[in-house]
Amino acid sequence: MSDEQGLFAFHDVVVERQGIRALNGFSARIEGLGVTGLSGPSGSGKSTLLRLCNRLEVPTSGQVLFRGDDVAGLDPLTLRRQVGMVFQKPTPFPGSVRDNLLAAAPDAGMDELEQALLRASLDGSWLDRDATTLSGGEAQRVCMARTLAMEPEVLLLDEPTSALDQAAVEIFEQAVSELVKAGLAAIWVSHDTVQLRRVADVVLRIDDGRYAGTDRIEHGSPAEEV
Ligand SMILES: Nc1ncnc2c1ncn2[C@@H]1O[C@H](COP(=O)(O)OP(=O)(O)OP(=O)(O)O)[C@@H](O)[C@H]1O
Repeated sequence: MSDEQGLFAFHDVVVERQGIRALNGFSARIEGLGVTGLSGPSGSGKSTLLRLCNRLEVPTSGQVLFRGDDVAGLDPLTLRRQVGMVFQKPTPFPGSVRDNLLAAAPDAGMDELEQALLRASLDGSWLDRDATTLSGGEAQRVCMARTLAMEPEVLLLDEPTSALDQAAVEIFEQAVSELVKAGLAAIWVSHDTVQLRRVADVVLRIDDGRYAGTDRIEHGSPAEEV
């Protein structure tokens, strides 16, 4: 990746639906190392921005670049394998955990399925579990494993822990931290600024559909620990 291009670049992006602008001339760059948080008030355009990154959404005008290439010119299915997404509400498909992982990676062997589970803080013993009878936290980790089975380079996280209890939140945050240490880039949307200070290296702020600044987070400094 060229440092000049960054991971994602947004040039004057407008997303307008039924006359309402979800993004209103958003311009910024996401460098792509570690976790980039996206924060802003409810309705400010965070989810819309995230969904532009894997073409679940297309701009009304402006450009979204992934490693310097306009996503409008990229094959959406290829892009979605490179840029995987975990949603707020875990949505396992009916069937076993194995069925769920194979839906994402039909050619994956046992080793690859187990690796995907391990990277989501699960293990091979989960493969035969019914994916529809899992707790919220377990289902979210299965959904993350399903995304990881595609071996993405970037993980998009849209409020992934907002429906989880505290213990499940900690496990999920820890799993993402391990993935990022292993080289994955993550973009994490959260309305919870305390969580973003915990998990993110840099936080982009959005307000009313526009870029509103960047905060670099110092981890482990004395000021952070008071
Ligand atoms: N499918 C849709 N059709 C029409 N308008 C939409 C749609 N999805 C979102 N919007 C509107 O676009 C704007 C931005 O929404 P978006 O979900 O991106 O914001 P957000 O910052 O993620 O909000 P929240 O924190 O509440 O999830 C809001 O005004 C919202 O009502």
